[in-house]
Amino acid sequence: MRIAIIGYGKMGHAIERIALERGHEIVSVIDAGNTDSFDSEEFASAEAAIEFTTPSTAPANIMRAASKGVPVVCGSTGWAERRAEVEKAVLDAGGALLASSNFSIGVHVFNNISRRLAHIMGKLPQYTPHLAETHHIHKLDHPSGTAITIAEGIIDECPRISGWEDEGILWMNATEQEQEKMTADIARRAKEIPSDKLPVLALRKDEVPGIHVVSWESPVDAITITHSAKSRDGFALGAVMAAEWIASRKGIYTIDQMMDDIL
Ligand SMILES: NC(=O)C1=CN([C@@H]2O[C@H](COP(=O)(O)OP(=O)(O)OC[C@H]3O[C@@H](n4cnc5c(N)ncnc54)[C@H](OP(=O)(O)O)[C@@H]3O)[C@@H](O)[C@H]2O)C=CC1
Ligand SMILES: O=C(O)C1=N[C@H](C(=O)O)C[C@H](O)C1
Repeated sequence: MRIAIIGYGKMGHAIERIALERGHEIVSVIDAGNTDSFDSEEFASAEAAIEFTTPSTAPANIMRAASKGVPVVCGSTGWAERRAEVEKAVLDAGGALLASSNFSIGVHVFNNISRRLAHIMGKLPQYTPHLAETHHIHKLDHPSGTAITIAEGIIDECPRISGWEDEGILWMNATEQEQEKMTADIARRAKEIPSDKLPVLALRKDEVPGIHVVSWESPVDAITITHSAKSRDGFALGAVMAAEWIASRKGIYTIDQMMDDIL
């Protein structure tokens, strides 16, 4: 299959390697310095484009690719507020889009377990939920797109949780003194979060690929589930599989539709 890569950073490189391993051809690679390549014949020849760039650049990239008739898989996070506008533009162009905050099969499984757990907890008010995500220090957005998706699943399934709130960000490579101040700010903020809201904490450390922890705590115990990515390969493999899946389709799709179809 002919694939175009939009965003040649950490994910773009992992996607290129895995796409080649699966026998695909990379016909175009677009990075910040060569966005005029959207107008090339090579880009238009792609059967799907895989977009992993930044929160601020993803919407225009998706719309530009769709206007060239290329179906898009987008993994960029942090642009949820522009989703309706982007989806309308893709549909108007007769294109296809599958955007997801996380393409890993393991996270899909984790999110299903988290939803089931939240459903049970709807009947057990003594349990209080908490969500924490840890990522590398280069990440631009917080909380992670995956954390927001997991939070939305918990809110859907547990009627006594009406929303999520940002508990703050803890930079674990900061000095001990700075960390003490951040921890105190987070503890103060945590006290202000009402009991019908899910607190979501972001931690930033070294080169961590991505860890998500959901916990439900009662006065007598705690139930904790964790997804920990060992590398970016799980995200990249899922994105390439999504490109294979969307190439022959038109319209807007979710990761759940794709996973339900292939698993
Ligand atoms: N859905 C999922 O499964 C996953 C999602 N992500 C998300 O993917 C995104 C990218 O992550 P990652 O690869 O780690 O980030 P990187 O910073 O490593 O890579 C982003 C790349 O995009 C390039 N870029 C910036 N602007 C444009 C533009 N207008 N057009 C084309 N390319 C551009 C950057 O170029 P330059 O450096 O020159 O500016 C850089 O090479 C993030 O939003 C992250 O949250 C990450 C992992 C998994
Ligand atoms: O920026 C990252 O690295 C990641 N971003 C995604 C997110 O925001 O959820 C997915 C993954 O956790 C890695």
